[in-house]
Amino acid sequence: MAGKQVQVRFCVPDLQKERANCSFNKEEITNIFDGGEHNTETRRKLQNIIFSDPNLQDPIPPDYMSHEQRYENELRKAVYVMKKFMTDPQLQDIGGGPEAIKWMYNSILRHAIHKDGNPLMLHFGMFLGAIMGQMSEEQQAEWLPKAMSGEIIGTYTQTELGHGTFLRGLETTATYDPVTDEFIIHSPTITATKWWPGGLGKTSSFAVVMAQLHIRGQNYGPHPFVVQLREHVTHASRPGITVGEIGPRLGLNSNDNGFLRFDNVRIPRTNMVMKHSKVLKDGTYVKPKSAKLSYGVMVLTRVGICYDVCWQLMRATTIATRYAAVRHQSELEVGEAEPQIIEYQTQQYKVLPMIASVYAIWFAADTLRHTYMEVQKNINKGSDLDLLPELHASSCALKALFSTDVTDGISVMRLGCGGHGYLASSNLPRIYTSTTPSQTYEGENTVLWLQVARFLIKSFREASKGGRLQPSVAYFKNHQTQTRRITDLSNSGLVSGYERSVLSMLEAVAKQLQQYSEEGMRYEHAWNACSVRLVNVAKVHARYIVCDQFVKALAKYEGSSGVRQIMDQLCRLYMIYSVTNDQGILLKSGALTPDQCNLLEEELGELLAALRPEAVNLVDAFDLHDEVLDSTLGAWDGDVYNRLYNEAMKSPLNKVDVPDAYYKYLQPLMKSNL
Ligand SMILES: CC/C=C\C/C=C\C/C=C\C/C=C\C/C=C\C/C=C/C(=O)SCCNC(=O)CCNC(=O)[C@H](O)C(C)(C)COP(=O)(O)OP(=O)(O)OC[C@H]1O[C@@H](n2cnc3c(N)ncnc32)[C@H](O)[C@@H]1OP(=O)(O)O
Ligand SMILES: Cc1cc2nc3c(=O)[nH]c(=O)nc-3n(C[C@H](O)[C@H](O)[C@H](O)COP(=O)(O)OP(=O)(O)OC[C@H]3O[C@@H](n4cnc5c(N)ncnc54)[C@H](O)[C@@H]3O)c2cc1C
Repeated sequence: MAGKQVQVRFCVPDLQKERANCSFNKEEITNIFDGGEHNTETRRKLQNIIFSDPNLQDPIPPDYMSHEQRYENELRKAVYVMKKFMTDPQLQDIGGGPEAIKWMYNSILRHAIHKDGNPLMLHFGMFLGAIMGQMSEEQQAEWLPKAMSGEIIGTYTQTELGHGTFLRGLETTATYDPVTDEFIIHSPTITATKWWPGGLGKTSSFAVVMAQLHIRGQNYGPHPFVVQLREHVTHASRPGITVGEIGPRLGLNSNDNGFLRFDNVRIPRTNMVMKHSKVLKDGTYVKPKSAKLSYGVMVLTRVGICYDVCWQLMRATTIATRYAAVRHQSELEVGEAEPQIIEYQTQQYKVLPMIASVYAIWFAADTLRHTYMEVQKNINKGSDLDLLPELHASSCALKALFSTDVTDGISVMRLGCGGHGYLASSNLPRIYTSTTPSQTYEGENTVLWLQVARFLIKSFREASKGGRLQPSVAYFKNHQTQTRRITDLSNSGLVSGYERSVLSMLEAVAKQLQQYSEEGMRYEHAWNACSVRLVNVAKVHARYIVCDQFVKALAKYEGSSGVRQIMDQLCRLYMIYSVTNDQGILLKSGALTPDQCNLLEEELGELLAALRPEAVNLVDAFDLHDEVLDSTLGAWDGDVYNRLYNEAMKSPLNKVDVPDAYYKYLQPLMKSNL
């Protein structure tokens, strides 16, 4: 147990001091992020099994591996995990087999096993997600056991060279042939080539392929199909399939992101993924309840990404906070000992709001997950899909906001560690390069913001007609009667300030849209001409959701008073940090006055000072194992300098005193200048 380990494990005196006085029960906080005591126990049990297994160690640091070695090393570990989890009796009491694997890959532990991506990630995430969420029961009975056992490995192939964002523009076709009861999958152009899917290059034998459904010359739009890409046993690509890897990326280089082309590949009709839409043998198309239901896997993954980036922020804040308590630099008072850098208010301003953000993200992600589950339940019951626009808008808003906040936050954590934060051994560079693509995949963020804006404008118009509003915009109903100014600066007052700012921004942009329309501009062009403003209002609405959820989560919290008190302070910090960052917007909308902004800035300084003594305890409470952190700067013992030195010794350049390259290049140059 982490709480008990604190008593016996070695750590440097600076961290001993930080840990000596803790005002709250760390274990209670650990349980929050695991989703309950039982899950904490399960995670720790899995950790003990995984981290004591030599087969899951890297033979050399992955940074010194070639492209092929990295892929092979991660695939080796992923397959080992699958086999081990299928058979290990120690894992039976947590469901064993596939359940335990899914559990682990949907937890922070996957970042500990796979440091730079995992060739099976898309299999466990989106391929299984498509089977479970998009297939009929009959289809699931056929595909799920094969996918769970690893008999087939799959991925989700939607994006093409020519189109990622604009789904309706996909060019891959699935043309129904009623004579043979088959679909013909084809890539008609170079731009129709599937491009990017993880695990596609060399790993997957099957794929869910998004293609335009054509029946008797009519296009019914993008639909998912299961296509076999590689032969059983030999794994050779099948006739009509051209498949491979797309080459090095900024990060996630073990994912074998791939390309894929089809030359009139025939698949049985029943390989169309048919929970929502169907094609009957005679070619009759059976419409889904909503055309957007086939986008469901993306929505699920957007929810997953909110948690995933939260774990990345937990790792980065743990590293930067511990380092800030161990690192001494400069002088606060002339002639005095150099203080821990965490004593500087500007350093506190780097780490503490990011620690608070972890909580904010977690609570909002949890509410989003519940909305997702409710919508799924309704879909399965065949009841109405009223909440679908809410789910779409909220998942777009939170995925876009959190992926941006966390990427920026990780960058701040790296800067907060000075030069050492730039070292691969700090792990901050890899945490950054693994997180920044979440701003692009699963919907490029600007595009998602515009989806949110579309929902907001529609809701705004609905509100002015007195119509029904979805939960996240229920506050629009007051929009005509409210004055803009807020008078109290409590959390609920600040949430209200956000509401008023959103409404003020919407009013202005709706007016501009209207004006353009009256001047004869087509709506789509007017929309484009207002889109910077539209993105801005969507961002403010998203921040409102997160602040609101944080306050509501604490209002419901039933734990100890110590934890409650520290979470109240973190919530307050998150609110004030957000509002002061957005003060231009709140001032412009009239929600706040400059005097109120000054008061909030003063309070921000006081909160940083109040939370400073708890900083290390707060990140300890995330309970991240050293293997999860994988960092010279963030390890539990704080033995930063020895770790940095030992890691440097692993550089292959240090194997010899004088490298061959010297004799080849430098020596001739230096000699010629003698
Ligand atoms: C079991 C485990 C499960 C999950 C995994 C867990 C964790 C994963 C965590 C981390 C992941 C780590 C590693 C994975 C790495 C990478 C994976 C990446 C995968 C991918 O990137 S897959 C490809 C993703 N691609 C996109 O997201 C494309 C983005 N584009 C779109 O979504 C759409 O094209 C767009 C922009 C929404 C527009 O669509 P379209 O043109 O069809 O719509 P219209 O504009 O005509 O109409 C809009 C209309 O429709 C509504 N709407 C749109 N989408 C939805 C939806 N999904 N649901 C409901 N409604 C939708 C929209 O609101 C409009 O309604 P309106 O007309 O206003 O009423
Ligand atoms: C690491 C990684 C993993 C991925 N994994 C997968 C996967 O497993 N499966 C899969 O199918 N795909 C995958 N993708 C692809 C990913 O989903 C797309 O890259 C993403 O959806 C963005 O599409 P795009 O690349 O076409 O960008 P584009 O849409 O071309 O975007 C380029 C620019 O154009 C702007 N833009 C585009 N449309 C609009 C608009 N309507 N309004 C305003 N601005 C616009 C964008 O904001 C952006 O600035 C992955 C991508 C990455 C980076």
